[in-house]
Amino acid sequence: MANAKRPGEFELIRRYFAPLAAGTPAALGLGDDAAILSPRAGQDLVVTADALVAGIHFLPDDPPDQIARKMLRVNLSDLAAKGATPLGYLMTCAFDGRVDEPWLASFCAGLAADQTAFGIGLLGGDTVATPGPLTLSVTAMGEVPAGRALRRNAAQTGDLVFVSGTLGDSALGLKRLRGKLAALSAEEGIFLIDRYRLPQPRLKLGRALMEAGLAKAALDISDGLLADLGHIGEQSNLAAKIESARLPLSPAAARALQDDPVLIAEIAAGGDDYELLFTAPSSAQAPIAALGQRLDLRLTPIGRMIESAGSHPGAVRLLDEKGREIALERRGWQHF
Ligand SMILES: Nc1ncnc2c1ncn2[C@@H]1O[C@H](COP(=O)(O)OP(=O)(O)OP(=O)(O)O)[C@@H](O)[C@H]1O
Ligand SMILES: Cc1ncc(C[n+]2csc(CCOP(=O)(O)O)c2C)c(N)n1
Ligand SMILES: [Mg+2]
Ligand SMILES: [Mg+2]
Ligand SMILES: [Mg+2]
Repeated sequence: MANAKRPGEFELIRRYFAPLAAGTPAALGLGDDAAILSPRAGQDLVVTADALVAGIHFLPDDPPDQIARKMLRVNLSDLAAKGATPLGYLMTCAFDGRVDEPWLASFCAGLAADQTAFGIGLLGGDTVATPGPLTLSVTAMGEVPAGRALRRNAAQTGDLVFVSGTLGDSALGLKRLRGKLAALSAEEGIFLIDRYRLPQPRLKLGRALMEAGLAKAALDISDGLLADLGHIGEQSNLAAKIESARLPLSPAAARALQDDPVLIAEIAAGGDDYELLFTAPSSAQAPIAALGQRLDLRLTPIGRMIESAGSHPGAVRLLDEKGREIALERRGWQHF
């Protein structure tokens, strides 16, 4: 679809995307049919893809540079979950009619900033027009020493369940953007919205857990704590129990929850956290605490993996301070 507000397809690629591939020789200057990569000896290639759709994953009026960075970061979060080090990414853009030149300039500035921050380059992709909402997809690649990638399927009975950072900020940030949570201060609102728009992929943590062999199973929380812990349980043939009082909360989330206890649903099942969830034996508790100190990142034990007999693999029970189950309508995000 011709659009006077932006350059034509190939001009756009040459002017906006090719500079983002200048540091990655494998991209062949974005002038060929495919990128050509040579995996390093002794390393496994780790590959992951996630799409983002306006109105589903971000708001159409979110700042374009932050949309770009979120698109990269949700994919880097999956590499972090494997303990991998990012190498580069492919990007598919389906632009809607609202994408004009200032939007593109901001979008590419966001990409450039995070390419530098995470040491990655653009390898290629595809650019199309869509009559529907703006849709973006990234395929990210990383490497990990052969055979060492963290997996979802390695949890063991009795393992402690740890989570990085704080939970629920992002889901509460989206609520704030939608005009809810009006009782929070401006600063608290800004903090939560930033957590929604700009996830922090826990790459250093994933790598350290992989190198030290500290974690049994790991994944990144995207759908919601309960749903994603369920994925570890399903893959490991176990169930889990979580203590709600242990869930790590930012001051803003803690205040929101104090004002309105039903917000426990956003914290335990709202998703978009992009924190790492991992299991480890009790014996690893001290080294994990030391790692948290070294990385200056909260690493909180929130529950345990248990036998699934009596329930089913992937069952996750959220318990209140008296050990009673908190029943929630949803465990996490599902598109349909
Ligand atoms: N269209 C698809 N084709 C092939 N594999 C898919 C497709 N959709 C999902 N998968 C695979 O299903 C598994 C689970 O995908 P899922 O998207 O739930 O994981 P995730 O990316 O970690 O979570 P999230 O998308 O919430 O960030 C992954 O192995 C993923 O590669
Ligand atoms: C505008 C807006 N509405 C709702 C949400 C919540 N949300 C959408 S997809 C998803 C799971 C991860 O996505 P996927 O599984 O597709 O990778 C979550 C938690 C949002 N981020 N933005
Ligand atoms: Mg996915
Ligand atoms: Mg994931
Ligand atoms: Mg993902």
